[in-house]
Amino acid sequence: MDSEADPEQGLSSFGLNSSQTTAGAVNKPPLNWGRDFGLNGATDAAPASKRKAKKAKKDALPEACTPDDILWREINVILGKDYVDQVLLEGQERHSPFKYHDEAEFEVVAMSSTGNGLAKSAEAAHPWVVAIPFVLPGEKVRARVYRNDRMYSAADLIEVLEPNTELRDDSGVQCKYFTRCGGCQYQMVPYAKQLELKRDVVVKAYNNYAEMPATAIPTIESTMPSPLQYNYRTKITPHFEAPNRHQKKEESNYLDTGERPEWFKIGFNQVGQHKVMDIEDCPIATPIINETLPAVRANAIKNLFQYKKGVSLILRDSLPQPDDVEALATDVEKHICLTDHRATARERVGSYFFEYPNGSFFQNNNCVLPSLTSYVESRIFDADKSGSPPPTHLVDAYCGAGLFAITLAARFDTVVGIELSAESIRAATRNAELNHIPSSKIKFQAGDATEIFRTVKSFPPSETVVVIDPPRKGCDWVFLKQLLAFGPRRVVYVSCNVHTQARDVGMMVNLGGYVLESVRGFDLFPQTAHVESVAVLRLE
Ligand SMILES: C[S@@+](CC[C@H](N)C(=O)[O-])C[C@H]1O[C@@H](n2cnc3c(N)ncnc32)[C@H](O)[C@@H]1O
Repeated sequence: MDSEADPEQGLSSFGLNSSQTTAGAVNKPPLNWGRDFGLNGATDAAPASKRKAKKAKKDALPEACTPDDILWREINVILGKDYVDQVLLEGQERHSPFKYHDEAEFEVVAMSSTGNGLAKSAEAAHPWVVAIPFVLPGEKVRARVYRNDRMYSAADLIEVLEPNTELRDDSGVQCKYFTRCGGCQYQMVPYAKQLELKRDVVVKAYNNYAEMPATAIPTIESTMPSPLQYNYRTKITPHFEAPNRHQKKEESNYLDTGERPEWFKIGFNQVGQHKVMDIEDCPIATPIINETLPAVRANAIKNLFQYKKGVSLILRDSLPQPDDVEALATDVEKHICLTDHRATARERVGSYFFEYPNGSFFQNNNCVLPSLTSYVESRIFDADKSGSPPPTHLVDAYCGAGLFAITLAARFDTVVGIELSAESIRAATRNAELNHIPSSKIKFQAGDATEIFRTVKSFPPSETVVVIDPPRKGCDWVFLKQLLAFGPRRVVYVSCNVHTQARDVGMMVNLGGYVLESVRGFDLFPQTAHVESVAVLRLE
């Protein structure tokens, strides 16, 4: 179905409509497949001087799927392809109508995928985009420009002059640092609307990055909500900078006082800056994390003059050390907070237990994981209308501590998982034991995901499902090429970056003969602009 003809496929109520985002309507910079995937190995000759190199870097369009590129494509949609092409031809793309610290009134016309409002400069003769945080489409706002870039300026919000009352409810804001801390973007948006905003991000990502016919993109499903919208986050990593040479000289003023110099901040980055702000409480983190944070901060303050480098602390919500697994099962409400990177974290997902090293990867929103894993299961088994017998073999690529392999193992005869981190693989193997899955059925292997295709040579592709959950950069070409050569019956692609997911899915559809059955966003991070996405493909 053409996305222009499908109102469902459009960007609901947040500015960009479907006709503006039809695949191919934007002048896309090339996706840089050669560079990303080493296809042609050719690179531009090294510029003769540093100055030239700097200019070349500034002139080059952003690399595909980077935050700059995502915004660039959104700017193209707002300003129009022909106009942007003309400005690029004239070399006027950095000719901003604004000077540093200019203040002006703006009308917000759309949302960016990173949660900023995007306004179009009111000066009709000089169309230009202004990105402003904490504002919503339809709002009239006052903002101050602090940076000019290619065809857009970044601005700080000064005041919302005319709020969009359908989208904004400031009474929902729970954090006193909201609009200063860079962590959350959407606390002022009622939750149902946050889910719609996130669906729009998925729609835009597929329109802008999948490079496949609009008719091959199914209607993007509504975003799966998180059962908790605050107090859900099971890991936070507040950080701080070590004192500099001048600050070190103040040490004697603070010895044994327990006081903190004004310049020593422990927390998260300020909006749009690489500057840490002090955070003593984070309402999206779980209660045990917030109970533990003051002691962790006090300890860092006590030792602050001993740090030579910046430090990233870790606070992880965990189940307590089990004497035995049965006891743990009856005492699941008691939580502890781990602050040592080497400690073993434990959590329960539905009826499964997982252990993993505190410093390694595990999903950060425990309460939504049962919906995520059962959704993946239902898309593998219930959505298959082919009438053929259910699949028997499962490959969990980028498996971490075994989340998908273990929660799906009961439905398969043979399961393998692969993961780069050896410590996560040790945890996955232990998790299989913990959940009574026989080692004859499930195996985990440490290594690059591409290596799994040697292991699964004996798997029947028509009976095999591959789950992939790569890091933000997505799959590399070597992996995709081997996946397509293997040709599993179904692929479930779970991703924390819907843009690289859309790019990879487009490759699988265009080159591998896969049909994209469904795409659904999952809200693992309420109050933020982030969305996870699950795409399901079947081989025709
Ligand atoms: C988004 S996490 C997903 C983990 C797991 N599926 C889960 O949900 O808990 C991505 C994982 O991919 C692993 N990884 C990164 N690059 C890899 C590669 N080239 N081959 C295999 N695993 C990789 C990371 O260590 C990380 O554990």
